[in-house]
Amino acid sequence: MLELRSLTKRFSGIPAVDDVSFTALPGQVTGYLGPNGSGKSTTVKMITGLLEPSEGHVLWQGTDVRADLTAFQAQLGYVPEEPYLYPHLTGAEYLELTGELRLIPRQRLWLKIEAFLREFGLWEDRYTAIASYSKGMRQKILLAAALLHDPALVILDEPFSGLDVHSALVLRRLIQTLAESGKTVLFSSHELETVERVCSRVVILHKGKAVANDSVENLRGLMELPTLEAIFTQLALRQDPDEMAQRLAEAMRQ
Ligand SMILES: Nc1ncnc2c1ncn2[C@@H]1O[C@H](COP(=O)(O)OP(=O)(O)OP(=O)(O)O)[C@@H](O)[C@H]1O
Repeated sequence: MLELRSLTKRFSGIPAVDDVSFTALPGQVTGYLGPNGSGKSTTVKMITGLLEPSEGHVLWQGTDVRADLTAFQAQLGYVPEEPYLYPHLTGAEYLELTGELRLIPRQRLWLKIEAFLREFGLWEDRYTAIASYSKGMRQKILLAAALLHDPALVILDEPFSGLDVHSALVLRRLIQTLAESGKTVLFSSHELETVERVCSRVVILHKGKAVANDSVENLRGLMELPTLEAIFTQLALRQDPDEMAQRLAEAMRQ
């Protein structure tokens, strides 16, 4: 179980994440949503240990992750929003390096690497440098690298970035399968239709604060709104997209 307790991050005194608390349970996909700049990636970076919280705590299985960050990170699979890959390595080399850092025995590692590369359709490109991979191919390497060590906690920050329709469908099923196998999955995305399909619960951020933390079904009932998109628009955007589009079109013509 992953637990955030009053997590806060301030940059130059300005809160980017403001007193956020929620729990992500094993066997469930928890959606973490919010408009651009609402604090999603900052939260994820604090969970993964890349950023130190200004206040508050992240607990994994009841223990503060900062007590032993290395042990926590060994159980974590993280797909970051920004694809930081070593472009001079081939796809296979990158996964080999990741697996070695994760201390996966060599023979098992290569079985895994081959399986991931084949399933993701990258086997033919395994000796090609990542520098010449497309955006979607890079995203698949990031996904493979995050899952190679069979982590108990999977954090996905915009994991569909660059994926084609078929790969996105596979990933959607994979996210559900990971939760069904008992993993804790935290899923941050702007793709509300997918979030609505795969998430048991959603946390919605607005300007760094959690404005909802419930199942989509309960939110639909409570807010008397038909879709997650409508709920999100009311809670987090608070502006009519049609009117905004109209104003932008007018700005073009000025
Ligand atoms: N290193 C930093 N220094 C200063 N401000 C930062 C830093 N990182 C993030 N911020 C600010 O914190 C706020 C939240 O940013 P964050 O990247 O967490 O948003 P997000 O919800 O992930 O957005 P997006 O959907 O666009 O990826 C923004 O106002 C951003 O400018």
